[in-house]
Amino acid sequence: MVSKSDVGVILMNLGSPDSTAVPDVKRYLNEFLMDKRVIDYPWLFRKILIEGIIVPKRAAQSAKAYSSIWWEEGSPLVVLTKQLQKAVQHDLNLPVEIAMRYGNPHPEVAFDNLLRQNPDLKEVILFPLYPHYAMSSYETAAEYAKEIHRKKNYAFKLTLIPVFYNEPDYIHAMAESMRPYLQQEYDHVLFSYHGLPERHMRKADVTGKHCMQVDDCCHVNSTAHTYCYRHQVTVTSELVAAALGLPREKWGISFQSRLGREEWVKPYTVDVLERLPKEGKKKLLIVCPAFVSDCLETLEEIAVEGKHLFLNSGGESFTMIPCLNIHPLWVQAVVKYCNQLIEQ
Ligand SMILES: C=CC1=C(C)c2cc3[nH]c(cc4nc(cc5[nH]c(cc1n2)c(C)c5CCC(=O)O)C(CCC(=O)O)=C4C)c(C)c3C=C
Ligand SMILES: [Fe+2]
Ligand SMILES: [Fe+2]
Repeated sequence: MVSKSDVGVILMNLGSPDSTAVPDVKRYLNEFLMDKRVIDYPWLFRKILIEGIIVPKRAAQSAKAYSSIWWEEGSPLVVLTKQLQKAVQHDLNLPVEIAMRYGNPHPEVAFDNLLRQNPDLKEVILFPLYPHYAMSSYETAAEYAKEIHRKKNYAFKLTLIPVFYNEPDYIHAMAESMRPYLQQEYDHVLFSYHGLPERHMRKADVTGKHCMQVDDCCHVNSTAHTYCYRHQVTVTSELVAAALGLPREKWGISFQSRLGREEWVKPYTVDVLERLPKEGKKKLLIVCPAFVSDCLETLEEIAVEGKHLFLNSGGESFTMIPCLNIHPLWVQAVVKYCNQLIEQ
């Protein structure tokens, strides 16, 4: 049994470029999109497509978007993850570090920082900050950290916090963070999740015959759901809506941030934002539960671009509900999940 004093925690998030300068954004996008779990084509094809075509085309546009949301202290995603680290470290009373899947700080730096604080470190709890399982989010973060742990031959044990899309404390934190916004007049609540290529959904189906093959697959019991992103985001939305007492016709789900020409999971957020006002749903609350920290995809794509699209499509009011960030119930949930693993 490992004593609590010999445990350290790493909160792992996606990561951002080091700055908004185009070369930094280019480096970040290359690392991100060359990840075989994000764009899962053969290596040579990826190399030509990503480094030769997509990144050179996208870098300047991405850098501009990052510049529009950047804070004095840095990227919102990194700054907010650091704030979460401080709050969790305080309440957990253990060393807590942050690591990013792409960019900085690298997981190796986080491991070494924990070792520096406790050379007798026996266990590291790795907390990938993704509520839902996707090859391109939770899986790549977990596998990358495991690979570094293996390659560096660290003596301490590495333990992973699983996805938490249906965990009562996460659901409670989500619902309570949203509740104050429901005091205002609204017609509809939209849960907008980061999207995925449909191909990734089929690939993740361990049964090979469930996801997108069975009618209403996400509501039909299956072992495929352990790795099914769409099932998991559906469950999160249903549980949060139930906790808030939202009638079924008052809320919906959509998927944002599509990249490339492939079919992604539908409906696309952009299509829903255009459609809702035409259905008389003109006052919108929007929330993005796949991200626990605000980032480019919430602060720019939704709060700026999404708002513009909705209002120009006949919408009257658009309110973006912030991510959990350092909401006290979320900090409490993170501390509880870590303690539950330590006490096992
Ligand atoms: C094929 C491309 C992508 C897949 C699949 C994908 C899945 C995915 N991403 C997140 C979370 C985040 N993504 C963010 C930014 C971002 N995502 C992609 C591409 C894919 N993501 C790109 C190219 C970018 C960079 C920005 C841009 O150029 O548009 C972010 C924000 C990072 C930040 O610095 O703020 C997050 C967070 C999840 C959860 C996910 C799968 C479910
Ligand atoms: Fe993404
Ligand atoms: Fe499904």
